[in-house]
Amino acid sequence: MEIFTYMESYDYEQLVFCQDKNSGLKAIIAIHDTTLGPALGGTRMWTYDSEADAIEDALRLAKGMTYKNAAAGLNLGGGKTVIIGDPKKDKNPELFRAFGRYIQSLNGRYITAEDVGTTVQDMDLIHMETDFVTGISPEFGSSGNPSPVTAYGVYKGIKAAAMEAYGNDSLEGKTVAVQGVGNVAYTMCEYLHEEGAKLIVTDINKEAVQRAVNAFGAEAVGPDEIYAVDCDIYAPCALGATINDDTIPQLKAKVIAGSANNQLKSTEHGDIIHEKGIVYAPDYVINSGGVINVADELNGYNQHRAMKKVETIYDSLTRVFEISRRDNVPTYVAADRMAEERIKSVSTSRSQFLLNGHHTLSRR
Ligand SMILES: NC(=O)C1=CN([C@@H]2O[C@H](COP(=O)(O)OP(=O)(O)OC[C@H]3O[C@@H](n4cnc5c(N)ncnc54)[C@H](O)[C@@H]3O)[C@@H](O)[C@H]2O)C=CC1
Ligand SMILES: CC(C)CC(=O)C(=O)O
Repeated sequence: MEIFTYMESYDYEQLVFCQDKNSGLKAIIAIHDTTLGPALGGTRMWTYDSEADAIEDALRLAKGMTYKNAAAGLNLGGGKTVIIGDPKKDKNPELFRAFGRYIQSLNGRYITAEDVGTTVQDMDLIHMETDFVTGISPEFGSSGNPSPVTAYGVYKGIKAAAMEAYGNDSLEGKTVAVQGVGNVAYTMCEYLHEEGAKLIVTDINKEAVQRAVNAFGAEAVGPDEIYAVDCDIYAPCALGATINDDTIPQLKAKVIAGSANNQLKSTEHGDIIHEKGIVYAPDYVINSGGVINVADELNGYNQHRAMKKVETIYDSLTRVFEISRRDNVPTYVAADRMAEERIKSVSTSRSQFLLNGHHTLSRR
């Protein structure tokens, strides 16, 4: 991969490589855009097949955070970290503390939180070295694990998508196929089950599947079978790129709405599902509950205020569907327009009133 060519193509600001031999830390912090404010995005720990895959994942996820934060109305830019390693085997306190020192060295340009493979305990270790971390233990006045709040937002978003597809947002009697029943999806399933939805689940982790079968009477299918099951809603809640050339022809669902980041393998797949009449809830709009929740910490965390804001995901998606219908564009394009308009309006006013990030009067 030509890194600068890639960075230039989507105008990334910064890519930081962090290495610490003692702890085994190998991390990549990608900062996409800080027009709206400091870059906020989680830290993913994953076993990548190659360093190039890890870099690409960090870059793609960071750009997603710029759009997510902008669409959610947050005054925050987009960034993300990937730590190369197996979260079950390669974690140690020194690794997260070393990583915390790297975050501190960025002096607030990047603020982190949880993502796949990292936990509140990991954030607490990072917090020993820096304040630029959210999603730490509630004892510190923090919001804790963002996953249940992300789940609530995704549930609200599924209802908005059902309204668009079926003219009614009740999920009673609807069948939802859930790919990956991890932290977010398990709580999401609780909401869906409570409303009377029927669940079909899969996961590469057999215990996670069994937990959902026991708790919700969910039907279990194999990881490759989930795409073709008879259902109303497909909820991708594992990793990205599951909407692709192989899976689209198999899908029977009229709605795609789930928590995973970067669900479309490429934009072309967003065009294909649009042409097929599938209602797609753009990933970064529907899964913004977690970041809305952790961002609230920056103002002194208030759970009621955060949850009220998370509920607006329903309205944001309704707006995306309206733009999509009005302009006859796929929903991923409509969401991008919404986010880009916000970034553009702020960048224009910034260039008028600020010099090097400071109000001009501060030079007196
Ligand atoms: N945790 C949060 O607050 C947020 C999470 N997300 C995204 O939502 C997704 C899920 O996040 P979490 O629930 O936190 O992660 P998690 O790691 O707890 O859950 C993911 C689940 O997917 C399963 N999985 C992985 N590959 C699979 C495959 N090929 N087929 C079936 N199952 C598979 C894993 O075994 C795991 O149980 C990720 O894409 C994440 O980036 C997005 C916004 C916020
Ligand atoms: C705090 C996290 C949930 C933010 C993030 O990385 C994401 O939304 O993907």
